[in-house]
Amino acid sequence: MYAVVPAAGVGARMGASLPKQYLTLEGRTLAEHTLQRLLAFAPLSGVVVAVAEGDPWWPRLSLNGMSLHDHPRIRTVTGGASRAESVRAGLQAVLEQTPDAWALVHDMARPLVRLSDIQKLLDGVAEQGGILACPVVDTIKRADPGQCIDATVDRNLIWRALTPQLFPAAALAEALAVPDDAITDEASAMEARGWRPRLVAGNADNIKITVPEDLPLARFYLRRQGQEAGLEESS
Ligand SMILES: Nc1ccn([C@@H]2O[C@H](COP(=O)(O)OP(=O)(O)OP(=O)(O)O)[C@@H](O)[C@H]2O)c(=O)n1
Ligand SMILES: C[C@](O)(CO)[C@H](O)COP(=O)(O)O
Repeated sequence: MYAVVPAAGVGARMGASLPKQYLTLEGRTLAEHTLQRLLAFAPLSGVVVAVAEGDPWWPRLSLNGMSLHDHPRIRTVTGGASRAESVRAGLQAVLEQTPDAWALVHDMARPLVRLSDIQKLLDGVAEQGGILACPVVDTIKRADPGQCIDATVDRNLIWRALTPQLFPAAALAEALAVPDDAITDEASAMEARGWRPRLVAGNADNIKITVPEDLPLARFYLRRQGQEAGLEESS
């Protein structure tokens, strides 16, 4: 199994002077946080990162003094104009090495993913693949075109998709080959081909850093995870 990490976005909604994956959180870029966690997940054979053409920040990143760009377990590919194209570029690199591999696709913009949640995903999926997700806790409304309430949706059947999302790399590459703006994650591409991926409950602190107010929230969650780890070690 290989991790495929889309990291070729520009972070427009963040409105920063550089792509959000290169913003720092507690002294380390989001990308370094994300990759430190993935590299620590033992079941992975390797990590493929899709970065933007000519990305000047990626070559500067390092973990424990080792360049990520030259890391022995990381392969870099050039991403595309959409997340799906970036993921597909990563999948092609995986398939060149291992045609029957499974791909664990994880957003570089989700630096707080817990290894225990990734293990839960592996333990929870079957042949149809699956995703980490969070059940929603608010009442869910569907809007009409005039932004009035059209219906209240049964929230017991509604989940927020997170990443990682885990699928056979070959089937996923084929599913992503058809450009479709409605495809915003890997599961939706597989669903469009009749797959019924499993939903595996993940921790709500696995947030996608998207808008400016996500950064202080991420800082809070990162510190809380550190406190939890400290408690586990001392117990
Ligand atoms: N062409 C793209 C677009 C997005 N991504 C990656 O997909 C992940 C999730 O996408 P998103 O949060 O939308 O990131 P951006 O596209 O950078 O954000 P925005 O939509 O605000 O520009 C991010 O790690 C991003 O780098 C990618 O690899 N290639
Ligand atoms: C894949 C994802 O993170 C699941 O919630 C989400 O669909 C990515 O959306 P984005 O617009 O590319 O951030």
